[in-house]
Amino acid sequence: MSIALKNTVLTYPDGDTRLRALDDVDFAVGRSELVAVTGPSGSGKSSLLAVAGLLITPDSGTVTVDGVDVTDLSRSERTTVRRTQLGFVFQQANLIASLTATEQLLMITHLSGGKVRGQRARARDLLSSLGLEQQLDKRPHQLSGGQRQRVAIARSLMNDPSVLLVDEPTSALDESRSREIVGLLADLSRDRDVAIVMVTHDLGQLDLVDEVYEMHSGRLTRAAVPA
Ligand SMILES: Nc1ncnc2c1ncn2[C@@H]1O[C@H](COP(=O)(O)OP(=O)(O)OP(=O)(O)O)[C@@H](O)[C@H]1O
Repeated sequence: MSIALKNTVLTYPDGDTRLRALDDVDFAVGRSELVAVTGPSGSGKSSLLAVAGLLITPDSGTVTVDGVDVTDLSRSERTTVRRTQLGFVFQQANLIASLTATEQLLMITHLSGGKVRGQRARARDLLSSLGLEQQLDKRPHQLSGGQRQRVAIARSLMNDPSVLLVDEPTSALDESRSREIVGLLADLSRDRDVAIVMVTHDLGQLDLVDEVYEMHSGRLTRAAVPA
């Protein structure tokens, strides 16, 4: 499995008690799989992504990435796993206004301490493979919402992650663009052998995913994939 949580419990302080944001969660996603996590507001979906993304350490249970237990790594070791094995896509594309699409991707190389020059062709290839060959030198204000989200997805792939953690990628998009983006994620999971975890409220696109999980009060259960 590319990412797995086992018996994971995460609590937050809540007055005199503690709130169980993740209540004994078992969850595993393999290479080439796109998995959706749905559930009401406050049910624990962001907490799940934060634990899977090694941003929060759970109270108990384990997190493994590519079969290696990463639960108790030091802060700097976790940062290395995040940079080299995990990719993140957020609700908003969070692009830098002054940079072109290609430069948004090269920024990742720069931040990872890599040589930007050798990566320019890779950045352009990635953007082109996501249907952005005409937008390589455009800045965010020259792109549509769907194109901006595609740039953000391309950026998340720059370090060739084995796991992509995607938080509400379609919340700012209309129905047809939403479908394109979820379809694109399904293609990426298969073509690039990446495990994708997508938190979503967008129930209309769930027929495109491989597995659906529902979160309720911190408990995660598997649900049927709509036909
Ligand atoms: N830092 C925190 N301190 C205390 N309680 C928190 C904290 N973060 C989240 N919670 C609580 O934990 C529970 C799960 O929150 P979480 O944000 O994971 O849910 P969610 O399903 O992602 O919600 P949404 O769909 O609204 O983003 C909620 O009851 C929330 O109020």
